[in-house]
Amino acid sequence: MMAKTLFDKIWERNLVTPETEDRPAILHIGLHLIHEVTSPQAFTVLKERGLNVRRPDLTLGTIDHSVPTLPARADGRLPYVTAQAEMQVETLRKNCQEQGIPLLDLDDERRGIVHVVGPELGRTRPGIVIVCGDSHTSTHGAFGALAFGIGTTEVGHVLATQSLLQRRPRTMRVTFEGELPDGVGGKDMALAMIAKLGTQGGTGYVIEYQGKAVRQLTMEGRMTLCNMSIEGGARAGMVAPDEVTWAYLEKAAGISLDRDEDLVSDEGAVFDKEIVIDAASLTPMVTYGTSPDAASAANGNVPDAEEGLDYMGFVAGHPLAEYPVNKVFVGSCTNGRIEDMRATARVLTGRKVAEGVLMLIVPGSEAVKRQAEEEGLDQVFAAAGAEWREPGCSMCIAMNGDKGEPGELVVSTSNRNFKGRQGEGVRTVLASPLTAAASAVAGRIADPREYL
Ligand SMILES: CC(C)[C@H](C(=O)O)[C@@H](O)C(=O)O
Ligand code: SF4
Repeated sequence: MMAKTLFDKIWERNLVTPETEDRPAILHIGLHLIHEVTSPQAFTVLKERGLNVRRPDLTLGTIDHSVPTLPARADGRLPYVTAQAEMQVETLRKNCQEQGIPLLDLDDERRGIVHVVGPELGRTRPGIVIVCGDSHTSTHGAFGALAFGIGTTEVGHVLATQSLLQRRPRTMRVTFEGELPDGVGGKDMALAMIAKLGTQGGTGYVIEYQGKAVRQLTMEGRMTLCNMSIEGGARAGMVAPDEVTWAYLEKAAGISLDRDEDLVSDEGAVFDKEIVIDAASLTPMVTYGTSPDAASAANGNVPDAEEGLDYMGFVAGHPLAEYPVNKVFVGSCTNGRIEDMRATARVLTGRKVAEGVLMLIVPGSEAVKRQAEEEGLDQVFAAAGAEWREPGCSMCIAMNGDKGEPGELVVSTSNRNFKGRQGEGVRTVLASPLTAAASAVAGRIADPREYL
């Protein structure tokens, strides 16, 4: 029998109808996540057609993008940044009620960013296909699922049929060889890979991550890596499940699970493209430009680049550590998990955020918030002078009130550094939580290894 990749196996398991020349394959969707930004129109179309949601039990809604991270005002109302933001939340609530879809509402202690809560609730499972009207759905691939973002029209299709038309993508293996040094993690691996691949290098591919350094990562680290796969253009990223995966899910779901030993790429399986990265030689990474592939060592100089340096106000050849920081953001579906909060606290313990720097630390979910507070991390953050907020997408995307001001330099643990992503004229430097925290303390872009 031909050796198969993990991707091949998941594709075959979930195939309803194979593709032909003139029709894509039809895949069964094991979990459909929805949030307030990309679902309203899909529900409207459904209603117009007189259709109902086919499998509300395989659909899960949460509220994350538009919700403010500041607490309610004295009148009990949340300080929504626009009426539209509030309307999106109300619309999702109404749609979920009408269709019997479980919703993690604002008063739900399980609520959070869509890609944080799926795994936390044990709903993300190996071997299934997971979709959401959101590009960073690739995060869930960390559990050995095939997980990818879909458009609003497709959200409608999935709501109505619990299946999706899809052309078979190509496969790529990215192997991280060797052991990761201390101070270097999933975010640095992702940035280093995208720097090598380019923002289009992964286009049309599903990436499987292999190698010792990947196995070393916790589920949080694997999620960070898979999360950013799409910033390299890939359709999805995945890691074959191992004991770390099953143990995480058993704890999350509160049940024992059968280890599905077949969910690995067979020995000798052939990938359409191969990349090898030496993990042992990686250093903490930051971006210096306006796309995620413009990344280099935090302790190095600004590289020569055709694009982005003007906007960033960076000069080629100058040390990155020369540039003062205005704001620091720790959070998002890339780095808003408990391990990220612990990494931030590791640097901030006994230290202060530099004067004039505003540091926002935003848990990715209510569960992350609770856990961090149980561990006293919020106290560490407060003592350092950082702000500890309510869960949400926050400053990853400037649509909920959290943003930078024109010209400000923001070191951010999120995944996108496009012009204006964090507010008009804001200059974003993507980094790991360790690097973000070190930069907050230094008041400049900093290498976290000096703070460990
Ligand atoms: C709002 C949503 C469509 C968008 C995405 O798909 O990624 C957002 O989550 C983002 O990160 O830009
Ligand atoms: S945290 Fe950022 S990247 Fe993640 S879903 Fe929210 S807006 Fe998108």
